Amino acid sequence: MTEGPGGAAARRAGPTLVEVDRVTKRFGDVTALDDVSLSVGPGELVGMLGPNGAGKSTLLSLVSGQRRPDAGTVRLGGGDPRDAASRVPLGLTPQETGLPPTLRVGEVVEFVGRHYPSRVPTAELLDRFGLADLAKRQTGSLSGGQKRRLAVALSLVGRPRVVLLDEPTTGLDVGARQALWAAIREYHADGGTVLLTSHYLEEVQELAQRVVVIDRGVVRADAPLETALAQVALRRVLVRSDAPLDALPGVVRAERVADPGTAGDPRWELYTPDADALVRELVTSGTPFHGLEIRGASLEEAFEQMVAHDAVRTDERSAR
Ligand SMILES: Nc1ncnc2c1ncn2[C@@H]1O[C@H](COP(=O)(O)OP(=O)(O)OP(=O)(O)O)[C@@H](O)[C@H]1O
Repeated sequence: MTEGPGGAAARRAGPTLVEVDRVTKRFGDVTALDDVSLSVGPGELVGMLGPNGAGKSTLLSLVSGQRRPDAGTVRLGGGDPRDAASRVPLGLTPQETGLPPTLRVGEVVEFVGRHYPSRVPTAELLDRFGLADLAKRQTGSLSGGQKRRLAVALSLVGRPRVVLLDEPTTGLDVGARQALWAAIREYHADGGTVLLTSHYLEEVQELAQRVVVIDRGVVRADAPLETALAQVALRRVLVRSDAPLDALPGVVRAERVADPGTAGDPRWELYTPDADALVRELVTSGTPFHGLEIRGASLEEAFEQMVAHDAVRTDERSAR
């Protein structure tokens, strides 16, 4: 993806921590990732969205060295993530974590923590994740939400420079989710780098500074959160006309949708913050048009559109 002067490269303060370059990964006939590129720099908090089966977990498994790409390269802190040494600064919470059921919560944290050269003390970590009261409980007796909180806590025990969180708050109630968000924010505020996936749009909106949308193995969008949200705040005006509607005042983006096989005027999708003003402009300017429709774009809708077709594409260019 092309990055402009105000783009991701400018946002990043240093060398990239995660570098995925033109990566393809297949499982038999399934192309899970198709020529995907993504860079994450130090201190970024990136939220990855996409429907089931989009390729998000596969991407994380390549970054964490669990899988090898069929084509392209993956770098973690400049090294090959399949080398154990490259993974020392990495924390990971996979979608599913198997915790040894007879070990106590505190013991699991101790056990994992001792693998790292520098670690967060067990009591401090448990406190940060609201697990202090459960330190002596066997993990097999924890609720699903408590296990999830422990799984995310374990990703941070080794003071990682970068942490990959695959759907960190799935199955958590509102209170537990907010507590986890607070812990992620705290880690990030201390300089940590986060790449997380989620099916909760509000989670990405709460946490992320940058949004990446993946669908069917392809990156459909990669934009600062404000850009994605600005798009969401826009209204979509659909209209047929052979006039150049992209020049109308108030139109921030226009797609002239090719309608092969359909005779008549081309269809326009016009994006504007004020649909009423745009319709008034259409009428008073005497522009010939027909088939007018106005659609609001909720956050859900905006991301559905992004994954539905390439035409609605948020990238660094639309931020300018
Ligand atoms: N080990 C595997 N063997 C075969 N196919 C796989 C394997 N792992 C993933 N896939 C396929 O690759 C595609 C991408 O899967 P992936 O788990 O990366 O999606 P995802 O975006 O994480 O989905 P979800 O949101 O449901 O977790 C899917 O079609 C999936 O079935």
